Amino acid sequence: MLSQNILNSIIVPTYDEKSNIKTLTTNLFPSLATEESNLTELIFVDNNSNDGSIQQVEELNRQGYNVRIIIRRKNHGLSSSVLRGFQAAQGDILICMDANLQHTPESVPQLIESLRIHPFTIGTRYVTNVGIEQDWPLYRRVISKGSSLLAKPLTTTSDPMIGFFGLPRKYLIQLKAGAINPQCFKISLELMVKLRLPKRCTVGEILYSLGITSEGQSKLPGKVILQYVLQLKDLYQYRYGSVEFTFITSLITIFYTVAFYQAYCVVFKFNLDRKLLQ
Ligand SMILES: Nc1nc2c(ncn2[C@@H]2O[C@H](COP(=O)(O)OP(=O)(O)O[C@H]3O[C@H](CO)[C@@H](O)[C@H](O)[C@@H]3O)[C@@H](O)[C@H]2O)c(=O)[nH]1
Repeated sequence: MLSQNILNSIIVPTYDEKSNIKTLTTNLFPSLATEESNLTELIFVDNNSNDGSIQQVEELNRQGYNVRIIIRRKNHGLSSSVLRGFQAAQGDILICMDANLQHTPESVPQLIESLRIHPFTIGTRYVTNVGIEQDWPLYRRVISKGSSLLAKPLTTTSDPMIGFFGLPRKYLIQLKAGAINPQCFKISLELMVKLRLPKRCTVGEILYSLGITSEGQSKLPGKVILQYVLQLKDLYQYRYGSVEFTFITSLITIFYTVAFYQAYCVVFKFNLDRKLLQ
């Protein structure tokens, strides 16, 4: 069911997310006020999954949900899938979120609300010291913190790595063709740096409810570290001109500082626990 009057387009890149597609859809629409819900479309941009995702979306569509799925048979990248979804979207407000329910559908109304004030809004894991990664293993926390720190000179947001964000379409269409790299690692970071947002505006942040356990695994392969470093290099160059040496030195320094700090905390806690047990 395609409606002509669409205000919000929610883009969800997917890869083997059949069961999450159903939960996401059936939780998302009721969480919006009725009027808002009627003006919202949900677009899955799928990496040619073979798990029945297409049939699932068709079934939801038959049930009356404004959902559709775009299948990408050749170009499978995550960022390029998001851009493809933006291209197909009819709404003035564009939102991107994961299918795996880490970005809770119930937080979408808050994100839409924030976009009435801010030209760009992200969901964040870090407001008020609550971190979704608190239960992650040490190595994942070090990588997460380290990679966020590396993006700090590019954006003031607390969570530059997040895949839950929204923006009005008008800022996207102001960009020159090819300005956004469809192969970039983090599309939200790319947009925050390259969009021409009004001067002195702030990026909105909402704390999305911490993820309920998602079905499925992280699909990020190891090569993304290189992809991220290349994206940072491009963005630093875009923002500050040619600063390769400073950039690489800062990158190494920050990574080692964070790793050292985390290791120190673990050893310190271990010694403290031992003392307390004695
Ligand atoms: N179309 C498409 N979708 C993909 C692809 N790879 C993953 N996805 C979909 O993209 C979403 C994010 O999946 P992952 O990238 O595997 O999630 P993650 O590793 O857990 O990453 C999380 O943490 C990041 C913070 O570092 C977040 O930025 C990210 O949004 C996500 O929450 C999911 O809906 C997944 O199905 C792809 O190649 N193509």
